[in-house]
Amino acid sequence: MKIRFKEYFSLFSKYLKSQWKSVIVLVTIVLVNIGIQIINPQIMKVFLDKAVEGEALKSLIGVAGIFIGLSFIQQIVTILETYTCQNIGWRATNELREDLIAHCINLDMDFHKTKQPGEMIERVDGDVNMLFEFFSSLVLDILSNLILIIGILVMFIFVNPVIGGIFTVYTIISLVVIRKYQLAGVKPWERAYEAEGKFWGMMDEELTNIEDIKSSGAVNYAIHKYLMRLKNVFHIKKKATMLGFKMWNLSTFIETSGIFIALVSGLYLWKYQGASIGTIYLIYEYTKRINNPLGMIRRRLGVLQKAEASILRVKELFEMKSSIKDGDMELEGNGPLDVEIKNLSFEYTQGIAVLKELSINIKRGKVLGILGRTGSGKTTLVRLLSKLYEPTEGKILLGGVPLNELSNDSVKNNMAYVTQDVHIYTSTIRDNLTLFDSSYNDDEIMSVLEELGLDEWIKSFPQGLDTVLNTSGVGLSAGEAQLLAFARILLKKPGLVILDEASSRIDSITEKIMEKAIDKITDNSTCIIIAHRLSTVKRADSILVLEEGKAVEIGAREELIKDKESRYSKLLQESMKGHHELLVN
Ligand SMILES: Nc1ncnc2c1ncn2[C@@H]1O[C@H](COP(=O)(O)OP(=O)(O)OP(=O)(O)O)[C@@H](O)[C@H]1O
Repeated sequence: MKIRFKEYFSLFSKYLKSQWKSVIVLVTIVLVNIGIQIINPQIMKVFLDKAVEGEALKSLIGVAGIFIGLSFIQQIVTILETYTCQNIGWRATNELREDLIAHCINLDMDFHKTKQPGEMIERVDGDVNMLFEFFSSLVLDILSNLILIIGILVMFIFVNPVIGGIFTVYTIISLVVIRKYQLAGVKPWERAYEAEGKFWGMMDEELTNIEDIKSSGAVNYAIHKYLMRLKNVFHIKKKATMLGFKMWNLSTFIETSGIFIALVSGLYLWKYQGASIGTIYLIYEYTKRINNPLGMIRRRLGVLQKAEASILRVKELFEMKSSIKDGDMELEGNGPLDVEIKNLSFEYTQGIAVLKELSINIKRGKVLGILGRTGSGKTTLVRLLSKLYEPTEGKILLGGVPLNELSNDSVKNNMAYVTQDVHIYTSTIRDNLTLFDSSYNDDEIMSVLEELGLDEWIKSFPQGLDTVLNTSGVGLSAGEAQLLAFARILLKKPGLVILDEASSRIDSITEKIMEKAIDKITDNSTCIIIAHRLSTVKRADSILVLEEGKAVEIGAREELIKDKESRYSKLLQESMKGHHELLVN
């Protein structure tokens, strides 16, 4: 793939725009640095010529003083340059990281399903790290060295137009050859990063499942897979690195040829045109100084080669679009929402229907209990209701508005889904309750906790709401985590709440509090409860029984109880006989 300067420019302008003042400071510093590098050899030339002519020591010391002074200033300027570069680089890459993470989070579940966490880390962090130099110094180094080269060539022409011409041709040939090699290196590095990303993805998967791997005796298989992936990374990286070495050899050859040309031309000028020693020194010094930026450009282009691969991968990631359309309708007002599911079918894999022609209405404020065995499609239905997937057929209306026409934010703000695994953030209890929304004050939070009977629990922590969870050993039991999630809902008061009831047993005190919390939630919102115990659906107004994605029973709970042949009645009868209270899983 041919690299396009447009890509550099768009990344640059986007992430350096906010730092334009620092960029101007940096450019000024760099120009001063270039100026000193061009002027200093001239001072040395004057020094040499004066020395050869036998000038007085005082005057020589004066010239040497200027040379040393300028060299000292150059060191300070270089330090300032490094500092500013680092600052700009960090800010730009942090902004880029932030954008990438936000973009990835908003991508649909199909994307997340196919990407392992390790691979994502490599793409969001690894690739962006590669771009750090690109923002901080890479392009600037390349540009400033090009300016330096042009400056030196102009000086060469002043010294001797013929030699100036020869070195201009030499420089152009060097740059063209270097650029050609650099382009050839982009693809191999791109492949190398991709292989590395996959390798880390696999490592992440294996480490997460280490217990399963050990207990199922799959250690040898895992190690074999690990070695195979590593071998693949090795081969691909070797190829990319070898190409780098070729470039290094080539530039050494170019450098040596430059010195050779300088020495021969110096000799010629000295012998046939009576040039001074100072002038010959100047030619030699400028050749060395032209080789320095050429070498620097070569090295920087080597890094750019890697950065280009990362730029392409970052761009590719940004170009991935979610298949879930972000609608522009908003739900107005608050309070419980009507939910209509019309002829809904869904396939994760084409041809394999997981939900089949499901239709159900839940009137605002009512409670639907869903019963169904493992794999019957309960979670899938919730995912569709949460707009995480697009239905294959049929539609869902929330508050009378088709879900695909609603904005993702509106869906997020009007719905809450409590799974069995409540995610606790490494932050204060307050942040965990408000989900970092600072518009809630502590009184509101405390009154919700009181409602839930959790005020005593909070008071047991010396730091109360400021207690940091999950660090310094403070954690939560599964029951407490569920209660925390319920408190989140009572604070937010969304129009639709989906509760995936915890299937694990909880102690009777927690269960009582939980029952109370669920009652409060069902008072405030339309509710869908995925039940694992029959007792939970006692509060449901209607019941849906799912079997292999099909609604095998839908009806008002009271009606289903009356109908002794209904599945729900039968389950109740069995539970009364003490057969099972726990329904599924
Ligand atoms: N991401 C996915 N990709 C492909 N198939 C999936 C995916 N998630 C679930 N399935 C399949 O869809 C079917 C329904 O799964 P779903 O998780 O909705 O069932 P469930 O009733 O919630 O089960 P459980 O009670 O165990 O959570 C199952 O056959 C499952 O294998």
